[in-house]
Amino acid sequence: MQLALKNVTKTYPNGVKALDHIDLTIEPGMFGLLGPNGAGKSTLMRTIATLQKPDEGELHLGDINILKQKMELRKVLGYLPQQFGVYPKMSAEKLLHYFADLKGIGNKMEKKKIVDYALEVTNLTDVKDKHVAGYSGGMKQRFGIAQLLLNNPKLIIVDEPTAGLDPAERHRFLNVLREIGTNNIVILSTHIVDDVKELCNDMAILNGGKILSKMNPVNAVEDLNGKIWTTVTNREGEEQLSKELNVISSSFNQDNSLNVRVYSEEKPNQNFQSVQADLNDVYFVHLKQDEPSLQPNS
Ligand SMILES: Nc1ncnc2c1ncn2[C@@H]1O[C@H](COP(=O)(O)OP(=O)(O)OP(=O)(O)O)[C@@H](O)[C@H]1O
Repeated sequence: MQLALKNVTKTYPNGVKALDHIDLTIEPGMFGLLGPNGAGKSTLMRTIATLQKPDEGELHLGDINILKQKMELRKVLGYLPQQFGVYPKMSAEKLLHYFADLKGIGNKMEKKKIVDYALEVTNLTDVKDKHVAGYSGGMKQRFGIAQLLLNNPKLIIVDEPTAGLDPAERHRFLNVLREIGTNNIVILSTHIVDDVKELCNDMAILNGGKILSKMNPVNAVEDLNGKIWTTVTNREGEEQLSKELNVISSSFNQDNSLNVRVYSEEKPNQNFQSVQADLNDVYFVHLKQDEPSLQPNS
């Protein structure tokens, strides 16, 4: 099964073009949709999840025409939105049984089986008797996944799920996604490059409503190797370098000096050293190339 988007476009009434002729094909496995704030990620996720309509375009999941067969899509969809509800003071296990009832999941045995499975995959079995309202942020996010697994979904969409999680919780959450990402299409929308690096075998970068690039993260990093250079300088030095070279990122050292990373086919000058490229470089190079000032004829 494949998710195929063709020419998907959306302009909000205030004139913001949130999706600009998106063409995208997504195969089973973990897919990372990476983009800065305001890139259009949530708009795209909500559109795929049938929660809003595009102005133009077509979306298909296998032979389901998403715009024309909303209910068919919803039967096979698991969607974890950016923000979701307040939970009652009910244990995770009871709440999952309650959701399973709402979803019309068959007999008692079947219900218990699927609830136990959802708790186990999301690593919540040990805390299944605790109130979800009292869960930490990371546990609530994992509960969100447990809840969507009750449907046995084929397409799973998680919108910025790790924002606000501490490193240990983030790690646990990503492991849960890894577990469920093997047989299904899982789309992880995020602005955190490392989430994609750790998990996804395919990804796209979205900016200003446009897909800048679709790529395999490992290959994309390999393509940049030999083209990323670094030097240490100060603020003024960095400003000067930005005028002359393609500075893609900089970070402060403890002594307040700056590590600057530059994208260049050749060594810019003697002060630079070649460094191993990483996915952050790939991301910043694409965003940088999308800046209006770097476009030809502008
Ligand atoms: N209902 C709306 N009405 C008007 N403009 C909107 C609406 N929803 C989103 N936008 C605008 O559309 C653009 C894309 O927003 P969207 O939330 O899809 O981006 P995002 O990549 O998910 O960003 P974030 O990471 O900040 O959530 C932004 O400029 C946003 O301000």
